[in-house]
Amino acid sequence: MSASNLVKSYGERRAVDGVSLRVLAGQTLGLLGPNGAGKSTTVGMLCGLVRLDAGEVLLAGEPISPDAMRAKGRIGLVPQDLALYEELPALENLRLFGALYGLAGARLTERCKAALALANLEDRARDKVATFSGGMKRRLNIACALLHEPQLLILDEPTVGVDPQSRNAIFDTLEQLKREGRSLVYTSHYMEEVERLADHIVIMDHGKVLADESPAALRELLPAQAALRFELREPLKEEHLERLRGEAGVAGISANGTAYEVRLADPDDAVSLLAWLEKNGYRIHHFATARASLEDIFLNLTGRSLRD
Ligand SMILES: Nc1ncnc2c1ncn2[C@@H]1O[C@H](COP(=O)(O)OP(=O)(O)OP(=O)(O)O)[C@@H](O)[C@H]1O
Repeated sequence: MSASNLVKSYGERRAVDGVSLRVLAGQTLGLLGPNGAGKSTTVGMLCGLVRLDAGEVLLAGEPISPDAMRAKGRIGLVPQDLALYEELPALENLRLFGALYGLAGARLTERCKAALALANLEDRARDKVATFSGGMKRRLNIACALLHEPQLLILDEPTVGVDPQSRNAIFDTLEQLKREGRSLVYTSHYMEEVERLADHIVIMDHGKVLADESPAALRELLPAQAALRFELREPLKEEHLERLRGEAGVAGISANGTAYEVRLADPDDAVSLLAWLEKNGYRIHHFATARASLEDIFLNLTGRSLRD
């Protein structure tokens, strides 16, 4: 799928302002941004629910628009707000959405069975959705979008309100879909979720694309790739602190009493740094290393924390 120069305004407010992106076959695009960045509006345009003011969306060369029924049939959408009938059992929800996607007869039955298995809800097929937990509803919401075996699945913040166990179950499902070769678009404001799934990441804010990179290339945007945190029995001598600050590959040091954080350009330098400390007679209480997260990258790009 390719989207070029998408624009959408609501009255005076420009929700999406010239967004371009591409989803390659079999790959997962992570679409990241804080609340109100324009992710849902972009997703609405990608799947032909929101009419464009300007720009173009093509899926395998075919334009997507609210009237392009055939092309839209190749997309599955998992909306941010649950789209389920609470008073119907899980299976009846699936049968209804399957029928809306044009499935009938034995094929509909077979697809509903597969979707229930994928959502791990086989034993709750005949229970009303109203009796389900938040995580079960989310899993069913995803299953409803997969009945027609779409090439492209678009998920708009699919883990909102989900406990960690269901979140893992959702990730297992999405990883299985990736292995089957499907393309995914995954919007979230959680960096760690996107890092786990995405082959490519687009970061948005105020309706515009701030970065469009592979996760590895995004990390390259940062001066420090990793941090080594350690606590010593006694503080670093001033001369050693100065020596460390001057080392090539050390992007910065912060200290809090005898606890230090050294930001490193290359994570591999952490080992030689620890050896150097020992050689100079320091006793290390404990230490930990951390890779720079995409959270740091967002802060670097926008000057704002992701969960503002
Ligand atoms: N139907 C609408 N009518 C008026 N304004 C809208 C509409 N839909 C979105 N907006 C506005 O467009 C901007 C972008 O909203 P959008 O929902 O696309 O952002 P988002 O990144 O998905 O945020 P969130 O993570 O909170 O869902 C916001 O300022 C929002 O208030």
